[in-house]
Amino acid sequence: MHKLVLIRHGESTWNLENRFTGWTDVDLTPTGVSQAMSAGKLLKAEGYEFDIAYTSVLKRAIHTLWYCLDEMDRTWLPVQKSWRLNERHYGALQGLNKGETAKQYGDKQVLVWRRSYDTPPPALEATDPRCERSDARYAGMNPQDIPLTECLKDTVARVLPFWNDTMAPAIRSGQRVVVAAHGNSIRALVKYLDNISDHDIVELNIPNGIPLVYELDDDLKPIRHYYLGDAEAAARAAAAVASQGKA
Ligand SMILES: O=C(O)[C@@H](CO)OP(=O)(O)O
Repeated sequence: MHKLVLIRHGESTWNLENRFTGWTDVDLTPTGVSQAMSAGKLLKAEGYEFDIAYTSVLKRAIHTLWYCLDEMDRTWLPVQKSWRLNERHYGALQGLNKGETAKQYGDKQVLVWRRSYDTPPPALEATDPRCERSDARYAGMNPQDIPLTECLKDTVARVLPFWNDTMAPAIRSGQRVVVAAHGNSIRALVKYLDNISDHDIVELNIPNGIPLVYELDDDLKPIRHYYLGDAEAAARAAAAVASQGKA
């Protein structure tokens, strides 16, 4: 049996301001830092050990991993960063307030933009100053592959090669893996692992900074999954994420 630990980053400044974030590189708030430290304390108390860590190229996830590993005295662990673990690109919504957007377009439309499987938010123009195509961290990529918006289906399509080529082989070889990523890149992975339908994935929300443990069999099929710590607190935190897009 293998154990895979997934952690959504701690609260970010734009989570606090309730803004659509996507690929915008905002940092953790003091609450986010303490959530990341609590995740590390919990993992340490429960005896978790890791051989490798994966994260995105966005600082809210990178810093979550740092604080978490620091609590475990494991900052020396190898860390691999990939844009494929980035948050789902939020297109032209990046920077807008979620509640105000719901007031303008309605809760139903915002739910479609936030949680539907195959309807992307309106795209950014490539000339928009918010567009990431000239960002140095993506210099190695074909600019056309840098999204201008993404639905969850698009996110699944770019997360899966990282799972298949990097994470799954590491887990199969016996490495103990921790991932610090984002609400929707984790939803993409969970959709694939648990084979959740396009319809049911709408209901899935991932809380900040709480380790989500997947127990996997030898074929990497999930046996069960659970949040570490207080399950009811995790459920309440997930419900709070769901309501962020309401007017
Ligand atoms: O804004 C975002 O990028 C994500 C995660 O914070 O938000 P949502 O939960 O609305 O998909």
